[in-house]
Amino acid sequence: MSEIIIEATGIKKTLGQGAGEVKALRGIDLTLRRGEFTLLMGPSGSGKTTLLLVLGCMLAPSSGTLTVCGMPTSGVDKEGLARIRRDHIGFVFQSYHLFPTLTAAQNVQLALDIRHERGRKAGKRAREALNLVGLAQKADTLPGELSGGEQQRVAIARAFVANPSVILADEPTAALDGNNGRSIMRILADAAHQRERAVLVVTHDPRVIPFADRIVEIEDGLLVDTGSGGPERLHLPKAAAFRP
Ligand SMILES: Nc1ncnc2c1ncn2[C@@H]1O[C@H](COP(=O)(O)OP(=O)(O)OP(=O)(O)O)[C@@H](O)[C@H]1O
Repeated sequence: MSEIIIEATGIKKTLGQGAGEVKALRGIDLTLRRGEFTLLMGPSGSGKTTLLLVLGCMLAPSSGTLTVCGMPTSGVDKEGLARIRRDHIGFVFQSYHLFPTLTAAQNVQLALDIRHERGRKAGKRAREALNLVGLAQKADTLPGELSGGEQQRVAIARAFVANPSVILADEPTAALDGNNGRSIMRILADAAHQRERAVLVVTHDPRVIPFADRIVEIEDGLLVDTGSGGPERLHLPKAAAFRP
């Protein structure tokens, strides 16, 4: 079995207060391993985004334990959690969160800037990351001049550039058409299979199922299936069937 990157045990999370209180997560056990591409699926409001934010150390669980790359996160202060995120986790969101006045390369380089990596070497790494997502030729283009799929690829290059052990993506294909959605999923699947990251993608999109090694299903804050099988469990072909 490959190395465990994230281990979550008994995770509960209550959101809101008083009459508006919601038990968003009600006891989640989940392990993410190096080289594995996992989909997290479930109905609207089932707790997918909340779980992704807890796994990414953006939201503290109400109870339960979380370990990232062997480091327990309980009791770690805000700066310590920010360091864990910076050193180990790359995020991709549905809306790309790019700075409109910075070029694609400058947007990617920002992720190195917060790690105090600057200058020519950082510029070179940013361009290499853009090359990985097939956007080398758009490095000097502003986000407003890129298509949605290209902007998402810039966001993925930014998530990749510092070499995190885990990529957490929330609905990365929701705003994209079929071809763009498939190309984003292929890039994320390759990050797991060729570059040995643990990759977790939250999605409603059945088009992405063929790319997964494992499908984890959540309902009402509890995992109903921790995903012993991939697409074949749903009688679907694996991603290879979509490759040219
Ligand atoms: N800040 C908040 N305060 C109170 N309740 C919240 C808050 N954020 C989310 N919730 C509730 O927590 C539950 C889980 O929300 P979450 O966003 O994790 O679900 P989701 O599965 O990602 O949904 P979707 O697929 O619609 O994005 C929902 O019932 C939601 O209404």
